Amino acid sequence: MTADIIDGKAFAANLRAKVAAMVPAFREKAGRAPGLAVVLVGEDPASQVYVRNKHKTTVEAGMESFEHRLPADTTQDALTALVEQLNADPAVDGILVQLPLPKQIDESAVLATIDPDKDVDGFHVVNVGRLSTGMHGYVPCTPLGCVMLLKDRLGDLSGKDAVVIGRSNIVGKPMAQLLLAENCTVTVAHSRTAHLPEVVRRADIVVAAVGRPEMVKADWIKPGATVIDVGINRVPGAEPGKTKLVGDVDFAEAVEVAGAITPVPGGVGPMTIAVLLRNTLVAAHRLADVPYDEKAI
Ligand SMILES: NC(=O)C1=CN([C@@H]2O[C@H](COP(=O)(O)OP(=O)(O)OC[C@H]3O[C@@H](n4cnc5c(N)ncnc54)[C@H](OP(=O)(O)O)[C@@H]3O)[C@@H](O)[C@H]2O)C=CC1
Ligand SMILES: Nc1nc(=O)c2c([nH]1)NC[C@@H]1CN(c3ccc(C(=O)N[C@@H](CCC(=O)O)C(=O)O)cc3)C=[N+]21
Ligand SMILES: [Mg+2]
Repeated sequence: MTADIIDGKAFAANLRAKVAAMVPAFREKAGRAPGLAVVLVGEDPASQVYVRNKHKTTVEAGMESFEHRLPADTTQDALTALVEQLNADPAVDGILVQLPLPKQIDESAVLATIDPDKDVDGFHVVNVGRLSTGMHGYVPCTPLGCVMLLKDRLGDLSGKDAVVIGRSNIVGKPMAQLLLAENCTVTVAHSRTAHLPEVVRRADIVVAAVGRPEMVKADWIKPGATVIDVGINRVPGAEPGKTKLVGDVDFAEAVEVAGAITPVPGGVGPMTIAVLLRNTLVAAHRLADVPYDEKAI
């Protein structure tokens, strides 16, 4: 049996088209476009690629994009001052501070400065608390994108056994909360988990968010399971000097066992950016007091 490939790229393109289709009505009612501010500190090449992609897709969706590039030696105070300026700017509905930040900066202090109502990444403790208590807030883009793909594939997730590998604040933990909210039975595995392959083999749904290239092997996967690979790892390619992207799952192996699987690239990555635009659209409606139908997207 060969798994179905879940086309995150196509799903994300559809999502972005839906967002774009809702922008003109918002503009009409609010008298302005939704606005997303992205802050990048330092010159990490991978981060620069993401930020460029975000800018391009934001503009394509008819939204305003504000890019702020700061040098790697930016101080905590300077970054905090910029975030406060964006909090106060009525043209800005969403604020994303690209992570990771340079060592001299306290990440959680910066995230705490972002107005929770503009926190389209869903990283502020207020939004983390809202997610874990079932209140309306902003949900981190990558896990929300994963749940959208899972529901599209499986329909109701109720009662499924889900194993999330990874417990970071930005992927693993919010992923577990979302699956719990969908009535899955959730196990969160991490670097201290004993007998990881056996734990993963129980799962109807496997979400790999580890940051270790091709770690999850075919014999860890229950035949027919749905596998969501969040990992983005750049590794040496076939030709010398070239690199390629691989996930946290050994795709070539796992595709022979899983029922469905996301590829890397073209799986979860494009969903993250599409959900970011969706969250920005929602934030714009809330901040401008324009009613938004939560079932729309
Ligand atoms: N597609 C997308 O849009 C995005 C992709 N990513 C990618 O997802 C991956 C994870 O990102 P992120 O959550 O930020 O990573 P982190 O490094 O913050 O977290 C990794 C998690 O994996 C766990 N882990 C590490 N090694 C092992 C192991 N050998 N066995 C089991 N668990 C292990 C760690 O455990 P412990 O807590 O014990 O240390 C930790 O909880 C990366 O490849 C990243 O590039 C991230 C964000 C968005
Ligand atoms: N505040 C913050 N929010 C984030 O959401 C955030 C962040 N910081 N820091 C970095 C991670 C990573 N991330 C990705 C987004 C898109 C792709 C993506 O589009 N990937 C393409 C490939 C892109 C390529 O070719 O490099 C794909 O998988 O098909 C990947 C990774 C968001 N992150
Ligand atoms: Mg990380």
